[in-house]
Amino acid sequence: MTETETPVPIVDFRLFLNGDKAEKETVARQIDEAFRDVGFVYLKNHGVAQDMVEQCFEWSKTFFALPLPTKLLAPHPPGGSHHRGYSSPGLENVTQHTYDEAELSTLRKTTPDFKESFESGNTTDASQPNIWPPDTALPGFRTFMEAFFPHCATLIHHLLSALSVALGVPDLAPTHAQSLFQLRLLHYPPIAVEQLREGRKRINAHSDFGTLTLLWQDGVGGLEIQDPREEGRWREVRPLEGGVLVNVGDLLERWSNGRWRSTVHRVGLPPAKGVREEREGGKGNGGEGEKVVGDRYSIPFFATADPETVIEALPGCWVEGREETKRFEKVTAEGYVRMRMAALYE
Ligand SMILES: O=C(O)CCC(=O)C(=O)O
Ligand SMILES: [Fe+2]
Repeated sequence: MTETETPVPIVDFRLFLNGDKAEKETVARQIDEAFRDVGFVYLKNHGVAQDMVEQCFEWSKTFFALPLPTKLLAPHPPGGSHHRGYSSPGLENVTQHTYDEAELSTLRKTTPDFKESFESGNTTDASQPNIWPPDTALPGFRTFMEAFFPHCATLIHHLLSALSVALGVPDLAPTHAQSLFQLRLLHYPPIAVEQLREGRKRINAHSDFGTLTLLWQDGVGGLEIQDPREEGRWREVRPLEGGVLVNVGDLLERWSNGRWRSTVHRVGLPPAKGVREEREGGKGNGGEGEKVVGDRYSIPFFATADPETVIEALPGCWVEGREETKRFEKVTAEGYVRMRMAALYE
């Protein structure tokens, strides 16, 4: 697939990082357009060293390859309010705006996500302290994750500055000054193609609930986004070597009064090259000769505004003086995120 065929526009961020005022404005406008149109953008030359990204994937592979009892030395606490540590397959189940307990419980049993994850956050985040495996279990893992985090946080701050330029509002980066963000390592184990064909997903359809998400992906593919113009149609988003995918979350959709879209996405069957024939005994739960989709690794980095930030239509996103043009109720960043997280875990 050539660059122009992807449903997600590709923007060269170098001109925002190093350009003059006019060049910054051009990049800001391109991101604004992408967010208005599909809610996703691919950035090239985003300023995060490729070497760091590659190392992060290596650490992720090494971590998930550990025996389960070792991974469970850093267990994700029960409930959705402390989102740190290791979640084994099936523990987290993503849903889209379902809050009823009985319904959630049924969904967890009938449509589990096929993934395991490890979450860490800012070392300064007192409300959600990090949960690391003992250093002896995986020496260097914690040090690396703590070092990678600020690289991603810096890119988030630059993106917020670009969005402020697009709207002509004061810099939004200070609203995220505490960087209470979340770095997530995700591993989708091999799975039989048949299971994904039957409608199961590696991660179910959802929108992200913070402001911005960076998504680093390996080359396997399988990410799909809902077509903004054709409800019910899914569009494949192929990985872009050296690029980072950025998407709008619900909080930013609310903040922009719907100008920027928080697009629903999911991970399913990748294009044919990610599928292989299992010869001996089928890791994907089926038998010999079944078609299996190999491992997939991705690294989302979720940003949200500082907890007390009041999220209501930004200037330029509503008709000044006409309150009725505001589409969403005022919320605090913290209030909204807590409500969404509580639905993730039993
Ligand atoms: O693995 C992916 O590519 C997507 C992950 C995702 O959407 C999420 O964790 O919110
Ligand atoms: Fe997501």
